[in-house]
Amino acid sequence: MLFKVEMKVNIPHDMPVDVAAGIKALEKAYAQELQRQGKWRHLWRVAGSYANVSIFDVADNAELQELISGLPLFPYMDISVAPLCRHPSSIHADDR
Ligand SMILES: O=C(O)CC1=CCC(=O)O1
Repeated sequence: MLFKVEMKVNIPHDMPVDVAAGIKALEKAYAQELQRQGKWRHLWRVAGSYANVSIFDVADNAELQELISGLPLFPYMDISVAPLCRHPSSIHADDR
C-alpha cells in the first residue's frame, strides 16, 4: 500500500545543538535503511521549509504506524498521512 506522508520538523529552540545533531544523524540512518528496503520510496524536501513529502510502500496501516513512530524525530514532527491508489491516467505500471 502506498501512502503520502508529510512531515514538518519542529525541533525545540532550547534543544542543545549537539543533541539535535545526534537525533538528525539517527534519523538519516533510519530513513536511508528504509529506502534501501524499498519501504520509503520517495523523500523530498519541501523547498523553503524544514519539511518533507515522502511516499511509503508498506504492507498496511499498522506497518506504516510502526515505521513512522520509530522515526528518531517523531516526537518533534507534525505528520499527516494520506492513502494513495493508482491514477487511471498514470502510465507507470508500478503505481499501485
Ligand atoms: O529533515 C527532514 O525532513 C526529516 C527527515 C526525515 C528523514 C530524514 O532523514 O530527515
